[in-house]
Amino acid sequence: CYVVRRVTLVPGSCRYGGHVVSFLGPERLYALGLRTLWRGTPSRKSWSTGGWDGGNYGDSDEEDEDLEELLVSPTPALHGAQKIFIVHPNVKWGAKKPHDTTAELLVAEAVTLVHSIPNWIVVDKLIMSTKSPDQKYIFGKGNFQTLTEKIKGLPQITAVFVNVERLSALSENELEAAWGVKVFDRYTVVLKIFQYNARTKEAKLQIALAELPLLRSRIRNEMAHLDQQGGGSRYVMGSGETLMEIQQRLLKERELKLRRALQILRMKRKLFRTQRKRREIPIISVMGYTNCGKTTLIKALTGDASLQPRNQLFATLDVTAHGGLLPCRMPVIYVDTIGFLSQLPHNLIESFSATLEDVIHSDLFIHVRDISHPEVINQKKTVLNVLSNLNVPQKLLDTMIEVHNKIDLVDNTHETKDAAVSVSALHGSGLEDLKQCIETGLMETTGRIITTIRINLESVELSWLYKEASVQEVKVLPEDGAADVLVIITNAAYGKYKKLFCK
Ligand SMILES: Nc1nc2c(ncn2[C@@H]2O[C@H](COP(=O)(O)OP(=O)(O)OP(=O)(O)O)[C@@H](O)[C@H]2O)c(=O)[nH]1
Ligand SMILES: [Mg+2]
Repeated sequence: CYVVRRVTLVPGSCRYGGHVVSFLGPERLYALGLRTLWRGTPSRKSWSTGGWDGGNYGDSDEEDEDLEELLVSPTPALHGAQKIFIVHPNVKWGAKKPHDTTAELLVAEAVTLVHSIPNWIVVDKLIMSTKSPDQKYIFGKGNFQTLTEKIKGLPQITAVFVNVERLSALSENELEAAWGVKVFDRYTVVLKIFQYNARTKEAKLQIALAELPLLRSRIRNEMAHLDQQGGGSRYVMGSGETLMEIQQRLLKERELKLRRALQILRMKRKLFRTQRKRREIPIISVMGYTNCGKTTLIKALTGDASLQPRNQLFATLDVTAHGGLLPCRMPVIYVDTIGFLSQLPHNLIESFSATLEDVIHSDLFIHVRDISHPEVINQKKTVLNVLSNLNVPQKLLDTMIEVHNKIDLVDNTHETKDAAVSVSALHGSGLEDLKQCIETGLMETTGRIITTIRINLESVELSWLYKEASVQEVKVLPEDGAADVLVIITNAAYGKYKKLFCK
């Protein structure tokens, strides 16, 4: 319980207005910014830096401490092993019926999501029909009863994962009360995966931001519960605020701090972007559904051993940059990005859109598809949908290169109407074709050409070309006092060259 003015805070449940109130624990209060009220110091964590921005938010110790404080999660930890029962509410008719997929495939994805968290296992799964998944108990009376009996008959389970995008706080509460175990929705599970996999400060801050809606609904729920007992709307010891108002204010303050911290990182990224642009190294963003092989492909294209592909959803959360060379020896930067997921809760996408902002400034997109996946068509739709919501320039979409990955897992007769390059990133096949395709695409999107220019060695042409273009090769022709120079040059610079030297 927390007494809120010049007070000592005692964690756990407390008596408030004559009622026992369970409330945010000390570390949660601390994370909400009540440092002055809670006099404990949380242990220092070390951050992993690096990544796309490579920069530090906290240049001063004070900023670093603020950041640490912000990143302590106020939600109760879901650490440790979980034995999960998955129930998939299957809508068979009406507007809520999902198209182009099946309940079985959606359950398979839910299983993969659970297995992406260490020590979480699926004990059993069930597809259960419902007409309106928005109702409090998700299912009609009869089905709900059958489901409850099934869950109660599995005493080993520690949680139920209801495979819907988001459960209302009320539903979550009622279901937990009925089943006597924790209840998760897709949002909670995906957030948990994100929390496990985030490495950089930015990703951690974004996850903290994505966690706020969960906290808000939980607090609303706790207060509604308290109100029923006549306590939630009382003023807290002369503070002029009710408990609900205090918690909402703290959450608002937390949100502002998180947004500010992210804004600072964003500004740093902008600076890096400008520097990169000045150096004119083309940027290629590699996008695609989660687990399609983006990281594996970049590793194969660049030989960057630091990249660690994993058979897991959302293994990559941080936008990272990796240098590579094209066949014409032009250096390029490949950007590895967070994967997409169907029905990825909107808030989660929103909080990651800042990272994806960089992607919009790329010179070329590669869309990687796992061609062996049963949901390959829907996955493409999801990716294109998310990209269109990100306001990606049409030019990038029009010039996007589609890569069919994991061809080693499909039979040789694999045929497609899509204009695509087929590769196996894991086994290294098709990579040369892909590099060639990237090179052609980049020349087009960046307005460059590769050409051989015959120059007079006595003039300043060669030094001019070294300054204004990327010289790849110089073949001297001694008898003519000339040389053939292979260059990659922008159309604008080539025009200038002709004006200066080809009279
Ligand atoms: N058989 C086969 N497996 C592949 C291929 N490419 C990637 N994989 C495997 O697919 C899994 C996912 O690969 P990642 O490169 O981590 O996929 P990702 O798209 O970066 O995944 P997220 O970052 O989680 O979105 C790993 O187990 C890879 O070994 C391929 O061409 N063939
Ligand atoms: Mg990855």
